[in-house]
Formats: sequence, C-alpha cells, structure tokens
Amino acid sequence: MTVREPLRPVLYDDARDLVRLLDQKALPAEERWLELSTADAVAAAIKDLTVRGAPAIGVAAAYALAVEARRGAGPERLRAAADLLARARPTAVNLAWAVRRMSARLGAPAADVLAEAHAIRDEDEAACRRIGALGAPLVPARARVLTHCNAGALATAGYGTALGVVRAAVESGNAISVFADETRPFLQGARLTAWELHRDGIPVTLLTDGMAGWLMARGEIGCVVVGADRIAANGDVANKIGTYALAVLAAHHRLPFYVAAPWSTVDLATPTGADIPIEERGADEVVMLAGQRIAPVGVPARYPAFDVTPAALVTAIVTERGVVRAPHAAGLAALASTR
Ligand SMILES: CSC[C@H]1O[C@H](OP(=O)(O)O)[C@H](O)[C@@H]1O
Repeated sequence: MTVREPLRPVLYDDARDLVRLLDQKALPAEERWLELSTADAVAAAIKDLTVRGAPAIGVAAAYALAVEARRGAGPERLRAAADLLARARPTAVNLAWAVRRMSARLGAPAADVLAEAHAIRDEDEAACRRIGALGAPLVPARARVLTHCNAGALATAGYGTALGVVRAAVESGNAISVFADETRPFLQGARLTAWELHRDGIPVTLLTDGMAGWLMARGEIGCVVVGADRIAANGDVANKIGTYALAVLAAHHRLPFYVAAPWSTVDLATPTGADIPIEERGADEVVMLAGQRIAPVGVPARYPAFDVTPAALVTAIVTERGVVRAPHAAGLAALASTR
C-alpha cells in the first residue's frame, strides 16, 4: 500500500472562511477544488453530487453553516440555511443528523459553531478508522473483496467506511484485492473507488454492473463490503442502487455480505427500510453519459438512486461502536446506549 497524503474531500479554509470541496464530478480526469462561501452554494454542490457520500455531505453541510455564522449570518438566515441544506438530499440520514446537531449550536459564537463542524469531521474520520479496525478481521485471507459505489475516503471525512475496512485489512498485512462495480449512472465505482484505491496502491479491478453474479458463481469473490446511507432500526440498509441485487447474489452463493457505516448512519427513528425515503434523480443522468446521449430521444428512464437491503441478507453491520449480527434490531438497540 502506498502511503499518500490522506484523502479528505471536504476542508475548511479558516483564513478565508471558505468551504473547500474536491469536485467529485471531475475525477478521475482532474483533481479540482471548489471554494464556496454560502450555504446555498454548498447545498447545490450536495444536490449535484459535487460532494457525495453520506458522511461527507453531512460534514459539508456542517461547514456550510459554520461559514455562514463566521460571515455574520443572523438567526433567521442560519435557520433558513439549515433547512435548505437538510433538504438537499433525502436518503442519507447523516445530512439531516449533521444539520440537526449544528442547529443546536447556531446561537453560540461563530467560533463555537465552527468548532462543532470540526468535531463532526474529526469524529467521522475516527469512526471510519475504528470501523476499519473492527471490520478488517472479518475479511478472509487474500480475499477478493467486492464493493459497490464509493464508500471510501471520498464519501466520508477521510479513510472511508467500506474502503476503511479494505485499507485496514491491507494495513494488517492481508493481501486482499478489490473488485469495484462501476456503479452506473454516476460511476462512483469507476471514477472514484478505482481512482482512490489505485492512488493508494491497493489492487483494484473494475467490473461493469451485472458481472458480480458470474464471478461469484466462479468462486472469484470472497466477500462483499459496502457502505450505507441509512440503516433502519430493524437493520434494513439503504445504499446505492444495485446493492440489494448484490446482497441477493451473495446470499445465493453463501458469501458474507458486510455493511460498514458510522453510527451517524444508523437511524433508530426509522423503523424499517420501507420507511426510508428513496431519492429519485433525473432521467437525464441515465440517458446521458459524458455529455453523449445513449438512449433515443423520447425513451423515458428511471433513477432511484438507492435501494433497500433487508436485514436478513446482511451478515453483519460494522460500526465504530461494534459489529452487529442477527438479530440486528436487538444488536443496534444494544449499541444505542454505548459511545
Ligand atoms: C460512506 S457512505 C457512501 C454511500 O453514499 C453513496 O451514495 P452517493 O454517491 O449517491 O452519495 C453510496 O450509497 C455509498 O455507499
């Protein structure tokens, strides 16, 4: 593994009171940073996937509120900014969780508001590293690990959740390799996971969506490790569209299916997966690819950006508070009272 500068997609420029976002629409062709000074601009960046990934959008929203406070926004403006940010994307509970946590501090001095945003960021990266430490022992020796979308440093404050388990397994000396689903239509796997792992010198092979089942049938995949956007109280998991299909395939082929997520992704107020709002994105994101139309004009398309994997198909949920196996509801409830 190549030791590179840790990858952190959301930064705060303290001297200029700016939120700095690594533009994830430009990767892998270009490492481009956007510098934003308003909550409106950060909300737009969350909505158009400039910054994406459940924990990362929570951190971005936290810094957006900090920059507003540092630039003198009054209570009304801060409340409006918080509401705008919370509504930017509906599925990842980390966004609403971070906005709610920041909203409790918006009456404090601006320095304290910024300190809360830093705490959210620092706690998330620490949680990712803990998730890695708890998840790495679950990965079979020299396994080929299948992952979907990007649940890496680019989706978090740093280090990653599913890719945090991968990094920790590699750091522990386990000679694993990764199969990354390209993850149409935004191509988080092809453009982000492949870039992130290749940058760190971790062996990664790109798959088109739909290949995994055949590779499982041939015995070429040892386990599946994915992230999450919201985990319901019963252990049902919302994650990138395509995750549910992988869980069904993993169950059919008796392969472990692990979900790695910080506790900020667990939403005990949402009873089951049926209660998780699933973001529907525009058809243009399906019928256009790199600016080229790939389907006839007039043909409609659907883009539910997430699906829900029932807890029964999840071997274990790896959080920084501990690893939860069936019965998931009881395991999650038991961790709720720990720190
Ligand atoms: C570590 S959470 C990453 C999670 O977020 C992704 O969705 P999106 O790229 O649309 O923000 C995907 O569901 C990942 O598993």
